[in-house]
Amino acid sequence: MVKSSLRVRGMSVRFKVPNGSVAAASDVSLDLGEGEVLALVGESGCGKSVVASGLLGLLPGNARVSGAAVLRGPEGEVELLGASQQELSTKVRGRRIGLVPQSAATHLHPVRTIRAQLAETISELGAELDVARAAARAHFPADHLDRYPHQLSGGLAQRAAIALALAGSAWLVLADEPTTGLDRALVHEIVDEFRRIADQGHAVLMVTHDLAAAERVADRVAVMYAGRIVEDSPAKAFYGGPAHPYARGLLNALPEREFRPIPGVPPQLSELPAGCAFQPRCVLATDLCTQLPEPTGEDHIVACHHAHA
Ligand SMILES: Nc1ncnc2c1ncn2[C@@H]1O[C@H](COP(=O)(O)OP(=O)(O)OP(=O)(O)O)[C@@H](O)[C@H]1O
Ligand code: NI
Repeated sequence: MVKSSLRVRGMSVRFKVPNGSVAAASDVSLDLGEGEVLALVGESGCGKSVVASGLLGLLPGNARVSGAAVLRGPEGEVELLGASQQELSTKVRGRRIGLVPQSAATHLHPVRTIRAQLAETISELGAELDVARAAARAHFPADHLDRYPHQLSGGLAQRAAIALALAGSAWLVLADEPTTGLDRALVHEIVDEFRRIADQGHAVLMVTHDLAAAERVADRVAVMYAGRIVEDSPAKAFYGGPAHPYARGLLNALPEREFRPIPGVPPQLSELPAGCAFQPRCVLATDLCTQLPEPTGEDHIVACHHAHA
């Protein structure tokens, strides 16, 4: 049996705008295998959602995507970035990659019951499972299936969205900020659900601001800054002490750590400096940093001239 995997290499996204272009993602490389949860973290606007949407072919018309993202599995191999909308909609979205959208509750249909929405998605995908099983996959309680979204708690609405994302038995789950606005207990409940799904052999790419939630669930953490992955490491290594000064800054900004924000703001993606984009905010910066640092390492990848060994 072919193992499932996602291998993203050199993915870049440029948005054409009236006065030039926005470098929303640059040379992004990521790997996901069976059983893995990867957390993609970084400050607002760094390009996390653009990467996730780009993998699904859901970017607006002014986006230019380059690079490769190969999804492998028993169903065959598909290069997502070059695939046609037709192929993505008939073979990939919902079937091989399920999307759990940000603020799931607002993506549920407001005047249809969860049962009706699951039934419709299952029939659209031609999936061979019944509503009860689809609900059970996301631990959505069967006795709530006839409720409308507004009758559900935030946690159950999120579970309904996860059930919809999994209805087509997608191997890869893309979750964009799945826990934003939920209280701690619910955050734990939802990320534990992702853990459980991954443990069944699926893979989860979770875009998040919530480093504490990511610590609970992620096997790996990829840190993005100004459109680039600056560090990609096993979660243990990241939380034990990241190598990249930006990643260290992110972690130290947490209330339960030093509660010290990184001074300064990220650069405009329409006018990125040459070299390391973090350089203007970095205490370790030297002349060397005017040259772009190459990502180096195998299992623990860092792009910094002054990375901690
Ligand atoms: N259609 C578009 N045209 C031009 N620029 C865009 C477009 N969509 C997104 N961008 C820019 O791309 C950059 C990356 O956006 P993205 O939404 O991926 O950030 P993010 O890391 O997900 O942030 P957040 O954590 O706030 O969700 C932003 O600077 C944004 O302004
Ligand atoms: Ni986002």
